[in-house]
Amino acid sequence: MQPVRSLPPMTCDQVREIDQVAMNRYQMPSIVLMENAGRGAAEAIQAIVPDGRVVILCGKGNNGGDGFAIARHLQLAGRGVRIFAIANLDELKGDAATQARIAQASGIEIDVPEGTIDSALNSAEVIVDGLLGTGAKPPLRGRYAEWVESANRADATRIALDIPTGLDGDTGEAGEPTFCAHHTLTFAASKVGFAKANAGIHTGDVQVISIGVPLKLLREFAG
Ligand SMILES: NC(=O)C1=CN([C@@H]2O[C@H](COP(=O)(O)OP(=O)(O)OC[C@H]3O[C@@H](n4cnc5c(N)ncnc54)[C@H](O)[C@@H]3O)[C@@H](O)[C@H]2O)[C@@H](O)CC1
Ligand SMILES: [K+]
Repeated sequence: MQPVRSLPPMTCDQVREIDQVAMNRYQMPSIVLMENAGRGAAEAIQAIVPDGRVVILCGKGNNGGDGFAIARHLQLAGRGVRIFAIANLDELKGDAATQARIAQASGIEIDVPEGTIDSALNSAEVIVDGLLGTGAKPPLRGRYAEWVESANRADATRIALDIPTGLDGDTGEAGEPTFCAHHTLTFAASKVGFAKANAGIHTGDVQVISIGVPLKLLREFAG
């Protein structure tokens, strides 16, 4: 569902400002925004690849939080879901920690692997990139880079949440490595960088997912 189809592409800071205005002026708790993002993305994943096992890669921040929420909605839809998390759940904060605890209590398989994830990714139909979103500061560090390389080697449909990890959402520049998505499910508005440089190679098909902020707020930002 896209409440305002004409909402123009935004910078990462502008989308973060939309989130802040929704929370502060429209009294929307941030966990509600994340839940809407997660549910909307799960529905889109179901439409893109209706069957098969899904592996979700979750980073330490709220992009990872979206991933934990999506896992629960996909499990409800009858999908086999497994999460690989970059950090132990007790290292997560805020909404990401809340969504992770819900996923854990729901019985979703969550691993924090030390070694390679290649073989697990090879048995997945879908790999979801919930590693980094608008909070990313390039270049990719540690296991973030390793996992992006593993995902890009796998023979699965790759779906990025908000921004493919490694891609700059403002300039469209791709770092080395960058998650090479077949589909990008981006929240609230498309990002200006997606139309620049050769970003399309890494975003694949871009779909905007509503996070449920009011139409009035979206109109303020539509300019
Ligand atoms: N209320 C909100 O703010 C909403 C946020 N949402 C999601 O939250 C995302 C933004 O979340 P955050 O601000 O937590 O940021 P991210 O989840 O993008 O990343 C922040 C984390 O990544 C680490 N990091 C940053 N750059 C790195 C690098 N190059 N290598 C390794 N680690 C790195 C930081 O230390 C921090 O732990 C959005 O893209 C979207 O997916 C959605 O849930 C919608 C609502
Ligand atoms: K991502």
